[in-house]
Amino acid sequence: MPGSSSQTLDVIVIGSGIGGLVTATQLAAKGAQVLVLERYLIPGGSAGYFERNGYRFDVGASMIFGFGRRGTTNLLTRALEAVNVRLETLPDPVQIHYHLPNQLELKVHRDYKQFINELSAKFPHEREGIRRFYDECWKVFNCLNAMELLSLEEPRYLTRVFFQHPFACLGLVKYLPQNVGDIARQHIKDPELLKFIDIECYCWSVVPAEMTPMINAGMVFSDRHYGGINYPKGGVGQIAQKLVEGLEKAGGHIEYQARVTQILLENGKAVGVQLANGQTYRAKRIVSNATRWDTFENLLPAEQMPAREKKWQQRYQKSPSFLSLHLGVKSEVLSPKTECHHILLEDWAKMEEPYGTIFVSIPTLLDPSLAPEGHHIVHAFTPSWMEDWQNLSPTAYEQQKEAKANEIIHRLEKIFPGLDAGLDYQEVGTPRTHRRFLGRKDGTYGPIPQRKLLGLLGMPFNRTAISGLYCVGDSTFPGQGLNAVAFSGFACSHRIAVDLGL
Ligand SMILES: NC(=O)c1ccc[n+]([C@@H]2O[C@H](COP(=O)([O-])OP(=O)(O)OC[C@H]3O[C@@H](n4cnc5c(N)ncnc54)[C@H](O)[C@@H]3O)[C@@H](O)[C@H]2O)c1
Ligand SMILES: CC(C)=CCC/C(C)=C/C=C/C(C)=C/C=C/C(C)=C/C=C/C=C(C)/C=C/C=C(C)/C=C/C=C(\C)CCC=C(C)C
Repeated sequence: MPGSSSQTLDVIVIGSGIGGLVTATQLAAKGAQVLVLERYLIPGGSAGYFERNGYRFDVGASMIFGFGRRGTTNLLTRALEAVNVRLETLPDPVQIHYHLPNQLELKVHRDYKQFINELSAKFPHEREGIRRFYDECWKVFNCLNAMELLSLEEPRYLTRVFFQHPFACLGLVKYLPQNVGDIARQHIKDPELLKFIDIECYCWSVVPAEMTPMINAGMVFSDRHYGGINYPKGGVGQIAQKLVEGLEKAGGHIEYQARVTQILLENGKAVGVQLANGQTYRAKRIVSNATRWDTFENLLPAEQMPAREKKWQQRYQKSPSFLSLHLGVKSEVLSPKTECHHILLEDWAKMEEPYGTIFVSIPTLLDPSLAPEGHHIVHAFTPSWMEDWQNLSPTAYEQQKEAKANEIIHRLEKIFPGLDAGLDYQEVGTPRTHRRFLGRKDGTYGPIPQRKLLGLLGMPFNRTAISGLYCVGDSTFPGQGLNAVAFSGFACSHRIAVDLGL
């Protein structure tokens, strides 16, 4: 073994995704000795970036919730402030411009009334139902936004919030087992409008309304109008960079190119980790920001998987990964009035199919500094499964990338005429790319229910069946999304702080 540290730290965090970094910064701010181990060269995971030919591309996340200035649900703002760092953000006036079947064109304006009016104008016979459905989402959001958001595994906190906000707590208890589809159908009858609610859910949960937890929809469908969608100046990668700056200011440490290969157990308790280079570290608590599949199948012996994890795997499966086109294009291709985020779907029946729905993000409309002068970044991505990209020769893999990219560009020509002719740079990522650079099994975007479940009730919190081992990130409550994993970071650090008596 080339080296091993004899010192026992308070906490080791495996991975520097936003979930891991929020856990680490919160604990460092409370005085814990924290070490983050990141396998890649920079922090951020899915919220990372890369630079090519004068372009700074976001790896994944681009539509950012959690940067509001008021309430309690602005968890990214709060996470940065907790370690005395700040990030300038740029407000996005439209969350999504939808280009849907049957020429249904719709914009989700930051202004709630404007959005409701635009949607009601398309479905005038459902005006009342639209209002009632989205108002019900606000009820969930208002409950969450009234209280301090910490670990639901901490009984004293639960008692305290219950006495401080009894009605908000009871409201959340009511919605925790519910899914969006059931509630939408209580208010809305028009099948096409119900399809629209499906894609409203699908575009962040990767499942239709029927399987999307109502708590998460309450957050997404309301916060986009309350705190708004705000883009970090300098790119999404800045969030992780700033959190690392704050971590180090608070006395914590991060090591890059430090790939954990094993979580070390003694008498069934997690006591440390081993890196690919043989180095070992010990700590009182270990936190994994890797996905649950990576944690319990690769970092721990798969054959000894705790029964609770096996059960979880029967309820949740890996969502597909993405095929990502990172494009540099000449500015003339886009009119200055173009919105930053678009969704293109030509046939409702194909919404959930691989390559069916195309997501587009053009961050340079908000922050032109991310591309060379006179150019824009167009990040187009669409769900894709690992199976499509395995067992190919290097040539066949490249050819398939090229062919798929051409199909996507051809479809995008409908909303951005001249895109192909205006291309200046193109880089294509596949599920294999996501697996390799993010260390996520099959490049998955996160867990999705195998079948209709009871809302969020089946999502595990941060403690695991293994003593001393915690999980954080999108395979814990409440799931995918930067603001969601920031919540899981707050909750995880709170539970650990109580366990360590900090
Ligand atoms: N808002 C958007 O537009 C958007 C788009 C795509 C993804 N997302 C979401 O962003 C969220 C990111 O969350 P997250 O914190 O759960 O995870 P993450 O995958 O972003 O971060 C995990 C980190 O752990 C590192 N890691 C993994 N295994 C390791 C090992 N063995 N040793 C050391 N390091 C290791 C990875 O390199 C990565 O940096 C996800 O929920 C994702 O779904 C959002
Ligand atoms: C005491 C008693 C009795 C009781 C109690 C109860 C309670 C307190 C409860 C509580 C609960 C809680 C706290 C909860 C929480 C929750 C949360 C925080 C949630 C959150 C969520 C969020 C989310 C979901 C988000 C998401 C987002 C996303 C995912 C996004 C994505 C995006 C994308 C992908 C993009 C695309 C598009 C384009 C580009 C166009």
